[in-house]
Amino acid sequence: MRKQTMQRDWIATARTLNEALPYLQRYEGATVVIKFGGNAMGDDEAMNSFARDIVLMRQVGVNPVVVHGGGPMINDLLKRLNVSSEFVHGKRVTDAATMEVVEMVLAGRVNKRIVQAISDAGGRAVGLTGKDAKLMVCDQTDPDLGFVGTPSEMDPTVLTKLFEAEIIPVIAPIGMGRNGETFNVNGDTAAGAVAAALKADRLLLLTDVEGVKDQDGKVITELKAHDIIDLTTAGVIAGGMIPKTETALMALNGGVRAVVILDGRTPNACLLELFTEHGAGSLIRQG
Ligand SMILES: Nc1ncnc2c1ncn2[C@@H]1O[C@H](COP(=O)(O)OP(=O)(O)O)[C@@H](O)[C@H]1O
Ligand SMILES: CC(=O)N[C@@H](CCC(=O)OP(=O)(O)O)C(=O)O
Repeated sequence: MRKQTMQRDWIATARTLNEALPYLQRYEGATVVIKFGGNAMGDDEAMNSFARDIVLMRQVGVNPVVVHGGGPMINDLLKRLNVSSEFVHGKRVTDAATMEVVEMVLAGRVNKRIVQAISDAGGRAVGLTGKDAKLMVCDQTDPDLGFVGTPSEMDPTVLTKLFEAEIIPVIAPIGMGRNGETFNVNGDTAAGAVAAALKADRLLLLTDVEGVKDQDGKVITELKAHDIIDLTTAGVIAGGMIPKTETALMALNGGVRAVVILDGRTPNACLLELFTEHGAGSLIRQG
């Protein structure tokens, strides 16, 4: 009985591998940037499942780069410190005291939790911020937002060195100012800038919905850049989806081959997207 079950499992695994093989070959040596947002991180199981996907990508020869968020974790610590915080157009108004907390949470607790999860899953990861090796130099986005930055000069040299050593970079969205400032960068924006600097093959934006939905709430599996503009003008793309689709357009213009917006809560979301025919979520291409 047990032998039969094992045999069936083995056959199923072999079939899966056989189906995945052309995709594994297609992505060998490819660069894939993955934005892992604070809401997608959820509990330890979600974190560990994400880490296993990333390690598997590395094992089959992909160069994965993780850019993370951590908005809910920043909110938690600000609340414990009795500091109030507000968002304007999806960006946190960041004064000097808030910036200190943002840097502590993102570069410290959140970044190291991901590095540890990747290590526990059998991989090797190095945690960075935009300050490390001048990866992401920023200018102020808008004086009314305080220390919120827009990436303006990227130097991805340190990332390519890590690829050569088969180490997975894990990047916190903290930017370096030109005059000693520290900038808080929206996680989606940072991921788009990193993907464009690397001319990545894929940018995966993990979120808490299955993808970009149409006016009837149905997921649109393939979109061109002009569809995004039409859907935004019509008000179908709204709220938190706006910075994501804006990032997608910016990344495509910056030389990224395709962007996918997908549900980070689905087990093995990244692997399903890369290594199956149907993929997952909404695929956005230039055009
Ligand atoms: N057309 C759309 N398709 C899908 N989601 C949309 C759309 N328009 C607005 N949204 C909203 O965008 C949200 C995703 O953005 P956000 O909450 O900022 O994600 P995250 O926390 O993962 O960065 C969805 O939960 C949904 O409420
Ligand atoms: C400028 C700005 O708003 N920065 C974000 C950075 C973290 C982030 O983007 O986290 P999620 O991806 O989890 O939302 C913030 O302070 O919350």
